Amino acid sequence: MPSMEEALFPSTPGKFKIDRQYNMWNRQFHRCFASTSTMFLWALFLIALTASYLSFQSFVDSGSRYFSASWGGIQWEKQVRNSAQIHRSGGISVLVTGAAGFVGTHVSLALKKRGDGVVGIDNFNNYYDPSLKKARKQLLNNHNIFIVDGDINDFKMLSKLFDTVAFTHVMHLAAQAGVRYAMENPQSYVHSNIAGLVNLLEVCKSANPQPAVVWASSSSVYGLNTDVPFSESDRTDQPASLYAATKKAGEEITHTYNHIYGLSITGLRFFTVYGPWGRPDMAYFSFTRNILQGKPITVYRGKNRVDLARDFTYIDDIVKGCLGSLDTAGKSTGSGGKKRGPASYRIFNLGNTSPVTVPNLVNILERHLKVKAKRNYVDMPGNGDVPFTHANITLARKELGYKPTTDLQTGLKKFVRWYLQYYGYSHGKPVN
Ligand SMILES: O=C(O)[C@H]1O[C@H](OP(=O)(O)OP(=O)(O)OC[C@H]2O[C@@H](n3ccc(=O)[nH]c3=O)[C@H](O)[C@@H]2O)[C@H](O)[C@@H](O)[C@H]1O
Repeated sequence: MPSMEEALFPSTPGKFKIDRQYNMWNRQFHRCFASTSTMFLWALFLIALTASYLSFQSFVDSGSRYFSASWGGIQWEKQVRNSAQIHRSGGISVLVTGAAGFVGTHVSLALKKRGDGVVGIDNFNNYYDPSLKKARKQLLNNHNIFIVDGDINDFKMLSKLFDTVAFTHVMHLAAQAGVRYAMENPQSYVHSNIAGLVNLLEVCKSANPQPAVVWASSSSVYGLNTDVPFSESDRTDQPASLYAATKKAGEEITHTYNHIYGLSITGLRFFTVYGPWGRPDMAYFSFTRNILQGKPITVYRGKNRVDLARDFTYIDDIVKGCLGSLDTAGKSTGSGGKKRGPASYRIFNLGNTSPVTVPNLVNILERHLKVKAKRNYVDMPGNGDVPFTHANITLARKELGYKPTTDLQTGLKKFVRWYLQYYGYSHGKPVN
């Protein structure tokens, strides 16, 4: 029996070609038609898949933006408000910039301890080991102080903070520190110490009410001044480093905001602050690390082999000076960016009034660490260092009740105890 195909297309040789061709065309047509529709279906499927992927992705993106944003949102505002809450009568609410920094951490803790409201900001940059900054943040969190992960150049973030809390004071400590690093990365000083400062002041001047601003200037503004001890009225127009120049610029910038907008300003010239939770880039800290690791330290010497000296000031004394400044700061007079009357503009030295030479600093460390340092004496390179600092603190004593009580011997003992514990040393040896 012929098959259906054979019946329809008889296999005669003459017709075979035609029939065969027709057959093939027909089959191609069917196959083609079938594959086109399949392709069409596949295309539809792929379009749908892509569309759903994209919409899912944008959902995930917007969701993750919302959830991972370092600031903003209902929960964030709640944390900011809680942290800013005042728990004593006559207390203040303070925005502390650079709160995960050395001085910022200590000032924040002291304010919180006495019942003031504190909210911190820090950008956790990697100028030095950020894990130390994170550890300080943890310490602050343990004391119910909320730290915003943000930069003082972020106008929106700062404005949002002032929309959320009517801060009475700003303790501005965020800065690019370090005298010698300014030759390596000059732009970072302009970014933080100039642009960041102006941005912060812009927000402060527009806030309603305006906060009183207390901020960290530096002993380095005295630069090449040779009158000792350094008094606030001495020359500060001969900076020896870009760091010093940006701090001096900060004093002038804050003056204009005081003059034009009625912001209350207090600038504090810190003298080589040291202590527990300190800055690893500073000499006393890096010397300690190297001495313990058996590595040599470089001790700079001035002209004619004269020892360099610093008016090293212990952190607890500095904290008292900061709190005294906040407590005595006059109110800002402006509102909504308009000045309503003159506001106070003050500058104070916060030093220890008893300079110690760098070799003597090393002697004290050797005694506390019970390890001899391998010293390399090197002529002071022309890198922005000044030969000595020495503070006259008469003004701060009179106006702030500032009275430093910790000498270098005592202060370094406390630092060394903290260092050994924090970095896991026991009897001068690292604990695994
Ligand atoms: O009062 C300030 O306004 C500044 O204080 C601090 O600057 P300085 O007084 O320069 O402190 P720091 O670096 O500890 O050097 C101390 C001494 O050790 C010498 N020094 C340093 C390093 C080294 O390897 N060898 C050395 O001899 C060095 O030559 C110097 O004589 C802050 O860092 C700065 O941010 C700012 O706050």
